[in-house]
Amino acid sequence: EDEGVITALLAFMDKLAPGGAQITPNWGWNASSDPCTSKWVGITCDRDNKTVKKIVLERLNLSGTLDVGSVCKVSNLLVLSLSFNNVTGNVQPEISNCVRLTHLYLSGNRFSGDLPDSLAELPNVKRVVVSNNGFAGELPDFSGTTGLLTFLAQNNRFTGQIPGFNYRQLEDFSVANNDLSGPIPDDTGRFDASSFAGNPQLCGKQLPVTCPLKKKKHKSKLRDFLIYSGYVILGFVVVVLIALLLLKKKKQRHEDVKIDPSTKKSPESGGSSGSRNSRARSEFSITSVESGGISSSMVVLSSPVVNGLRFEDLLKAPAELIGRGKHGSLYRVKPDGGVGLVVKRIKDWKISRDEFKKRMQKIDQIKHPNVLPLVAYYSSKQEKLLVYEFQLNGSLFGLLHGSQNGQMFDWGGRLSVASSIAAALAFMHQELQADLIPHGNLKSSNILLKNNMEPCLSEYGLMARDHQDPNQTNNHTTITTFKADVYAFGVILLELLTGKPVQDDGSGLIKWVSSVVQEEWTVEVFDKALIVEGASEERMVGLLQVALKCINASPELRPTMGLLSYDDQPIGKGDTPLTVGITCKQKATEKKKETDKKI
Ligand SMILES: Nc1ncnc2c1ncn2[C@@H]1O[C@H](COP(=O)(O)OP(=O)(O)OP(=O)(O)O)[C@@H](O)[C@H]1O
Repeated sequence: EDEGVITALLAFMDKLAPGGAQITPNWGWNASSDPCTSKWVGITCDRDNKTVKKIVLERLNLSGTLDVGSVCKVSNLLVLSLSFNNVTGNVQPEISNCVRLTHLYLSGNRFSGDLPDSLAELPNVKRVVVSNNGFAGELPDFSGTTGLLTFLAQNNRFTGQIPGFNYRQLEDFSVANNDLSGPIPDDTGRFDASSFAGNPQLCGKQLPVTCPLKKKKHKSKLRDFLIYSGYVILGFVVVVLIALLLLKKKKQRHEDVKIDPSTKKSPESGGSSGSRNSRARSEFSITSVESGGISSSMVVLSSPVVNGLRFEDLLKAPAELIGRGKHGSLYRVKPDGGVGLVVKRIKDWKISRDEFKKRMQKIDQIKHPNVLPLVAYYSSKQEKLLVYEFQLNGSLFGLLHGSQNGQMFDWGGRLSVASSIAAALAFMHQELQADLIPHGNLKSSNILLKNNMEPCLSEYGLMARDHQDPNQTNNHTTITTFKADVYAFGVILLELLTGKPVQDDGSGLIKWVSSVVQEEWTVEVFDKALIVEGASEERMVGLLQVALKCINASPELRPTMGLLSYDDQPIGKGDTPLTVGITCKQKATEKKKETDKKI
């Protein structure tokens, strides 16, 4: 550490333990040594042992004061904990100079005075614990602080009303046993009476004391009139807006999906499709494809699931629009008596018919148990149709973010999914390397769950354009083409580890993960369900490191999806192959070679 920081630390300790009363020589705190290399008691430094990151001096009977002016000169300080001592005095407003501070623990002391408003201005603050002290005055307003996870201020003498907090984000919150008054804010959500009890003048739905109804003030009638007419106008505008939106949606739907004439017929008109009419209301058919001579252009591949499928059957069958992604629409179709299918309809794919056919044939030749096979395809000038088998169990996205919120999806399951995806991707990359066909649109909604809940990649090779990778250049060399899939795989790993959904290209999630990792609070990125389950932190960090490598901004520095061949030599030449270091839960029925996937 530099000399300025050492001097500041010594000044801070001088105030905290006046006269060095509690300090013993083995504490190390002296001007002739370095806090990092000489390991001063309570000091934690960064990995390079250069800068002080944490000061944790708990239960040491320290009875002086907190010299904020000095301690905030430790410019990289993230954590300050003085819990369970006898520290007196107040917390000075200069605490805002500790700009990087994330954790402040002062509970169990004899602090007094108020908590400075500037505490709420700390840009990175995550956890503030000031409980069991003699703090008084009003609480700072934390409503503008976005990252706060903990605020514990119980057992003090705080007065005034409870200010705003971002309650939805807070994990722990208590202001119990103070002298707070007035109503508990409406948006406190899941925090119950225990967070507010012991404040005799506080009222709210959580407490036995409900708040009195606000007295109507006798202000001018004109004001009331203005307010009510404002509401009326606002209501009118909202209604008009909704109507416009609905109209627009209807129009779009008409453009994209023409209702099958057979489903449109009313029973009185004597339609021949009575049985179809009795199906769900929202069923449509994909009938915008030009009729006449189409069956010849439909290629049904050698899939056992659709023996004898004819294009006419597909067109006639009721279809339900189940997705409208940026690349096309997706319909669920169930031909009479046949197996459930989905049809992806891609418009304006700039690819010649021959090229498209060649591409589909190539993809069809490469089979992997974790890749959803194509059942049939059709190509016209304006659009391409791709047919797959419908998967009843939904997608990885649904499993992670659906109603169960990943609760039932344990660490072993997540590893196994990651490993299967990696193996499938590695295999496909290897087989389709010469043809330059990557997946192109890998994301958790394109990873479906088969009947046995094994994951499988769907829509392989459909999207040759518009990769997810924001760092992708126009230079579609072998490397960058396939490295976009590696990037997308990294994003999926982050989704599995954090349990957080990905929006657009995943850059939001990546930014958040990187900022937390940089602050060395890595554990906070992991899905709470995994922590509760007791998943190994070391292994989660290991997988996180793999994810971070995959999302490297430069495609060349990302690893390559790699398989281990039978003699354990990585297949594929060039840069470091990504071998899946995930030990899967071995299933007795699986062949050993298939489960020995390593990253
Ligand atoms: N074969 C299938 N069986 C069951 N559900 C599927 C199947 N294919 C896709 N889905 C699901 O249908 C929904 C819509 O899929 P769609 O491909 O239109 O959306 P998307 O993947 O978000 O968009 P895009 O692939 O165009 O970027 C997704 O939730 C997806 O998981």
